[in-house]
Amino acid sequence: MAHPRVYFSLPVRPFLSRRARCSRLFLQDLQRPCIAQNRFQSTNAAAEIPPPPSKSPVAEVTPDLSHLDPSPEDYSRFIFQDKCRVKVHAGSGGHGCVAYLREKYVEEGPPNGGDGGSGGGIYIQTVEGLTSLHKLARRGIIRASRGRNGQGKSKGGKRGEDVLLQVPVGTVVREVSRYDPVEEEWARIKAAEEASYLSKEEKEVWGNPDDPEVEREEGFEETEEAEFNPVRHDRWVLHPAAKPSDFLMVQFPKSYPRRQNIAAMEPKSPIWLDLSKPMDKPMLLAAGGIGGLGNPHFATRTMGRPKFASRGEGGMMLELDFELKLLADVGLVGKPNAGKSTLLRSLTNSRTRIGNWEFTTLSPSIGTVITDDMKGRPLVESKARRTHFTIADIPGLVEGAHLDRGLGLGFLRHIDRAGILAFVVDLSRGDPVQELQKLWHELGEYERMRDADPDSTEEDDLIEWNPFDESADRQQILGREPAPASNTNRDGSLPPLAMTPLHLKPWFVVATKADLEDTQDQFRALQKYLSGVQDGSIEHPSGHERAWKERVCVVPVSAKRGEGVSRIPKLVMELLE
Ligand SMILES: Nc1nc2c(ncn2[C@@H]2O[C@H](COP(=O)(O)OP(=O)(O)OP(=O)(O)O)[C@@H](O)[C@H]2O)c(=O)[nH]1
Ligand SMILES: [Mg+2]
Repeated sequence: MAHPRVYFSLPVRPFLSRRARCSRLFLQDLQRPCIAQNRFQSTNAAAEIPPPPSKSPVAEVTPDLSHLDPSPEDYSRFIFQDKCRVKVHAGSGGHGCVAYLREKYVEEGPPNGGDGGSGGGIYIQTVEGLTSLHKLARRGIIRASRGRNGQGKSKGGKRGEDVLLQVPVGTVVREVSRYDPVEEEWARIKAAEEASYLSKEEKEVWGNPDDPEVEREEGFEETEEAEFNPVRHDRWVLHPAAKPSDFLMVQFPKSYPRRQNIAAMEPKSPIWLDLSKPMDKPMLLAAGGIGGLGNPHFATRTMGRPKFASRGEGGMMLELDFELKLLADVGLVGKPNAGKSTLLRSLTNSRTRIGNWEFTTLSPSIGTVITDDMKGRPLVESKARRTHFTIADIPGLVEGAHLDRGLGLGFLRHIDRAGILAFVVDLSRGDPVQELQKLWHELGEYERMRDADPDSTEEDDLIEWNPFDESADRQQILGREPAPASNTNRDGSLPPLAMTPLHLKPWFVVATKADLEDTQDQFRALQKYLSGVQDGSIEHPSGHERAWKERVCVVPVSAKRGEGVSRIPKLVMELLE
């Protein structure tokens, strides 16, 4: 027989009952079950607005609790991805135009070709409400559009469309590789200048260039190479009526690669962004290539009607690695079948799978608890001023999970990414204190293994010095900066992200299945243990002396009946402060 109420002997502080009249969220006080309509708003919230609370006693309301004890087939899959690698291409610039003014009595008018439009840029913005990177991962390669070519009558080309990447708050973006055509072109020009500078120096040092012997041995070929100036078809456009051979006839001026002014706002290379806050405006990742110049830009006193215009610059390509550092504000940590998914269902609109067997949940699902009434009025008072928080239901943790048992290390990684840990212990199955200690033990072992990762040994810190490295000398000669340090390891992989140690995270315990018989004593034992941990008379279950234990508490709930769960939002909001 089920227990009539969740531990009536516990101090019940009706923190929400004052607002119960206007609350869509917590209509009933703690002694009453959560009812389906009063859970949290979904996207079609308007359709779900419950009828205004009648003046009749709440006891008349018959809550629909079927969603808390659904059949194993009644669930919807939560598509989740916490990591992805994407290639982004900024748009190339449009080409300049070769055109001339033509009027009735002006046959050979001045040049009036328009400039090409700049290519579209790639922007990024964090958006609240997003919880997964799967939409981004699905796109694989993302391209901003190209700028349009300039036209006659001095008409400039249209700009390319920008692309906005929307990512969840708590995403870390790291650059794996980049291809920047402008940078490449500069490198080519500098290499050519360096070659001519060195050959000039060599000639000065090794003798008279008029010496026929020197010329015969090496000079002839080198002079040929230095003077040969190939036509850069990829940098110029001719009039549409021109023949390819005209490329050889035209005297092109020196052309240097250019960038758009907004490129100054790009993050420094290599990109490493920790987007831990919601952003009110997008941030530029890669500016599009600048458009080419129309033929009026090349008019000189000797060449009034230039027959060429410049091509637009190519857009930058970035290979980026996205990783969710903050998966959710709260992570549910517990053994399989402890009731984590049922708890998530009772707190949010989640339709995660529930079944009376172990490992029902195979990948995390995230639910959002909305803590305002959608009019800016908070339903849960807190200093954090948050309107919502997220909860992650993570697959169950078995003994030896750190040795890749059960569902392995993959989901321990997810626990690492929760801001607050909520340990879910089943009061009906053995000693909850031992269960809690085992869960902490697993987390501790995992952390020890992770921190002893061979990737992070001092080997990486060693600086290799090669006294015969000529390239370093050359860079010094040209006054160039050495190549920037890369994000990647030597094998091309990215290093793991640094996380907050688990024992420093705030945590609390949710004791589930409190509606079952003979669970009260287990609960009292757990409560006693935790008050001992808090006042320091009992060692922290993580074994760390400086572990977080400021407000360790246990919340008894019957998630299946929706009882006691409404204390959790208030508790979480306090911990989020
Ligand atoms: N009586 C009672 N049963 C519960 C309660 N919470 C969950 N259960 C039952 O416990 C079983 C397991 O619940 P789940 O929510 O799937 O457990 P889980 O922790 O998500 O399990 P895994 O996904 O396998 O890790 C289901 O049959 C639930 O109906 C509760 O508060 N009271
Ligand atoms: Mg589950």
